[in-house]
Amino acid sequence: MSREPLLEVTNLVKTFGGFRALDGVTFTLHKGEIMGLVGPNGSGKTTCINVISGLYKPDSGNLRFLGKTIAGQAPHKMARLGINRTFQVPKPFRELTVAENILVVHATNKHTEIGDPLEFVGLKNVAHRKAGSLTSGQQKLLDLARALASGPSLLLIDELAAGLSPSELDDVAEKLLTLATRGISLLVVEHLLGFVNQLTQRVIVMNAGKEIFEGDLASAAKDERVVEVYLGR
Ligand SMILES: Nc1ncnc2c1ncn2[C@@H]1O[C@H](COP(=O)(O)OP(=O)(O)OP(=O)(O)O)[C@@H](O)[C@H]1O
Repeated sequence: MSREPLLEVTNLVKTFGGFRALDGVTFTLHKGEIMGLVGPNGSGKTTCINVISGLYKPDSGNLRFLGKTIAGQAPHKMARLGINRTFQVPKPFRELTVAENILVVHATNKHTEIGDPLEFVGLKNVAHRKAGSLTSGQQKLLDLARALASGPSLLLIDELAAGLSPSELDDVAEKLLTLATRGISLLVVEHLLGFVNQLTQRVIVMNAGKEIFEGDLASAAKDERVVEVYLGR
């Protein structure tokens, strides 16, 4: 893995009303790296992805991608730059087929380095089916394929594991590891720490909009502040 920075997040703040959902978040993600973003409910993980993907504009702070300032750009511009994301609850075009759901993205974006995204996620055999008829696990894979179809160099993954069976989980973990070996960096928001552990050792732990730990998972599990926010001790 190269240590070249891909995404530099500096002192990111996002408020809703007076509430600071992100309260000065700073971290760097390197090219080809998988980093976990973990923390209790409401700690700001999805908001972080929402700001990086352009869904929300930050109140302050900076986002640099490949050395260029990108904070505040719209999602389609972020996708064009090479940043795409999955959603906690995927919302495919239910009346379109699986293949059409991908074409919608391909029509507006560039080609992918990973080949056919449906093939990659294992949905080629249901390409002709309506997206609304897929299981929730398959819809998550379709969402991943949709994000991959834009040819991202940074993929923000929001709770992909929830609702997947243990064998689907292993399969997805393997696919995400493959993406990293092909140079796609991943920021993985996840509650399931076993899944994070399969992907990476490096995690950021958030609580109340702030990072409270950065390092490997084993050390996180022994960190006093981390233990306190997870177990309320
Ligand atoms: N659009 C919004 N409007 C108002 N408050 C919001 C909005 N989005 C997030 N929040 C608030 O910001 C805080 C952080 O939410 P966020 O979804 O980022 O947390 P999270 O760590 O992803 O939680 P979870 O693990 O439950 O998904 C929460 O208190 C949430 O209610």
